[in-house]
Amino acid sequence: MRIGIAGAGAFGTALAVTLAQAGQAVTLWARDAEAVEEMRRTRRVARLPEIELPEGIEPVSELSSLFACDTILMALPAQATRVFVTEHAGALAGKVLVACAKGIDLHSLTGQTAIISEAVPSATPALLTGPSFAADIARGLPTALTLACADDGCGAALQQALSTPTLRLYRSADVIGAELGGALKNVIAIACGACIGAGLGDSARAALMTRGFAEMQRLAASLGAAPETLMGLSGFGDLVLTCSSELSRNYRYGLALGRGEAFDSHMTVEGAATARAVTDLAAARGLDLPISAVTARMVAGDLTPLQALDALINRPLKEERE
Ligand SMILES: NC(=O)C1=CN([C@@H]2O[C@H](COP(=O)(O)OP(=O)(O)OC[C@H]3O[C@@H](n4cnc5c(N)ncnc54)[C@H](OP(=O)(O)O)[C@@H]3O)[C@@H](O)[C@H]2O)C=CC1
Ligand SMILES: O=C(CO)COP(=O)(O)O
Repeated sequence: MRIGIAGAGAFGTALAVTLAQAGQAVTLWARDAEAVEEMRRTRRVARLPEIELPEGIEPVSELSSLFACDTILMALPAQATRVFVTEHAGALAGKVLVACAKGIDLHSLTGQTAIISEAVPSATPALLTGPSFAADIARGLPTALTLACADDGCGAALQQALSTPTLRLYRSADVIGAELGGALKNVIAIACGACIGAGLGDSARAALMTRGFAEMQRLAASLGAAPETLMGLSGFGDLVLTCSSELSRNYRYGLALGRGEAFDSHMTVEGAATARAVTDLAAARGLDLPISAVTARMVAGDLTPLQALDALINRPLKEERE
């Protein structure tokens, strides 16, 4: 298996580092030729400045080098995946394409693997997701993730090839469930950040995480996910991590919303677009997802965190299981 990674941001680089340290040769592609030249020279990347790139990583800016790999990890932001796989569908034909981004595509309202399958029908799509900060993986801290693939043989081969001494992969055939868990938890993490930023307290955050998880389960079930997948690393596990750590960009973006502060617009905050996508999906499916709905409105600037709280806490009383 010859492994290429598309995207030398924080996550693509972290995956390259752990794989290279485990003895894999990795081709790490970035679109910016100057940045790649700098990476070759310094063996550092801007988004993980404290990490030195091991020898086994070859930074490249030529797409031909990436396309020479038979297995490609797609570590671009979720909203960039569709354009990339569509533009390069010919070169990607027949390859194993592992989606690493966590988000619902705004254009199609589908997850990352559906985008891949539509653009490149001959590719085998898979997904790598779950609770992990890029910096933790790159530093060799212990991490457990989900490798989801509908093709059992390919899933087992990827699980073997992408596991390292510090990165333990669990296998799943429920690709839809795994990708929805990873995408939807980002929306709830923004809500939790806003809650803490606005001074509403840890009890309110626990309520948001729990009722937010109920929303994740509701939407995932309606889209065909297995309920137990949401209980695993890719759902519950990643929700806990992202809603409780300031290492999360989604959470920090929420904190900034809650405090009424500006946030770096160049930062990848997947939950912002996915909140909109979730609102559209909920409307199309007649689902009630109030936390996601108010989060989308906060992101759009239509609602302050206190107005969002007001909208949530004054809803008609109901049974918890509903
Ligand atoms: N960081 C983390 O801890 C984790 C991230 N993820 C997921 O991984 C995905 C990527 O996140 P992350 O690596 O952190 O993001 P970063 O912002 O660190 O990096 C994104 C990378 O994608 C490149 N990129 C952006 N748009 C395009 C495009 N249109 N074509 C080609 N390259 C592009 C950027 O290049 P340029 O520098 O030129 O703009 C950059 O190298 C997200 O979906 C995230 O949720 C998953 C688990 C952990
Ligand atoms: O997905 C992540 C943790 O599993 C990274 O979270 P952020 O994108 O919010 O930084």
